[in-house]
Amino acid sequence: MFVSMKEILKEAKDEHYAVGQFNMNNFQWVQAILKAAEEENSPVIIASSDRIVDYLGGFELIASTVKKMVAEMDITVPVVMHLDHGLSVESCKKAIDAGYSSVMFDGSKFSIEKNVELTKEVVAYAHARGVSVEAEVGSVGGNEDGIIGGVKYADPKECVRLVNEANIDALAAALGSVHGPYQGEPKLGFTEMKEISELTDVPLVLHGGSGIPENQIKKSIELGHAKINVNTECNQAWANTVREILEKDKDLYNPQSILVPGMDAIAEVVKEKMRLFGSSNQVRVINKV
Ligand SMILES: O=C(O)C[C@@H](O)[C@H](O)C(=O)COP(=O)(O)O
Ligand SMILES: [Zn+2]
Repeated sequence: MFVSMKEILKEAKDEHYAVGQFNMNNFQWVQAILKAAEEENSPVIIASSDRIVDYLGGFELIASTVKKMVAEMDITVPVVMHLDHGLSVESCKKAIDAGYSSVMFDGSKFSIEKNVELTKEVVAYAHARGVSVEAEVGSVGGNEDGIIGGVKYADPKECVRLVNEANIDALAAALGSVHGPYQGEPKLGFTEMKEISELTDVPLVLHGGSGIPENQIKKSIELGHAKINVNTECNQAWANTVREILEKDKDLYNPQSILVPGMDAIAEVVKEKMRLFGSSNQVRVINKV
């Protein structure tokens, strides 16, 4: 039912487009993302970030509910159920056992030796079950109180080690992108990106995909990015829409009147990103039967 990332990212890289990963923040996000993917005829990656898995109800509930939604909504495009920023080997194994078709092990806080060792353990477990694995080198920064911190560029040699020794399916190489809103214009490291792309043969993953100008997104895809993660822009669209509705009518309390426009706002962002990433209309009829 869910597909692994391996095949769809290989095709995306070969055909020079990227597949969007959109993070779920509750099941209405999933409904909006699936609807957008079907309308755009685009493969899609639904992700739950490990840090909010408990808030979402746990691995089993997430995997089984998303699977049911795909069936109920008659979704025909390929859907990957992915664990984003898996915090431990244990989390990755739990997600796989629950039915996720892809996991990210985020060992970027460890030394490269430890990162390789733990990623290998995840890969052995995942590949034996047909599940794809993404891993990270360097560290994607974050925006806290308007200050961007924690950015650490990926070392090309470490990228090669992780790809070759751990046999991963996708590489998140931190190259100046940040999670959350940017302060000013993002400046991605295209020189390093080209070098890493040439040294490794795996699809690259761009974290912190919100707020990056179109030309930098297109250049990142040209240089080997086949997966782009978006969370903040969907959340901002949802929050702005809901806020506006509530401010306009202080007596409104009917949840449907408040939440449906919020879902529509998420779906619009997802569709825009799919067109920008070039994944719209990439699902061939042959894949659908
Ligand atoms: O916020 C999360 O937990 C998910 C993100 O880290 C996701 O992996 C991502 O990279 C999205 O970045 P954003 O669009 O800048 O929120
Ligand atoms: Zn991320």
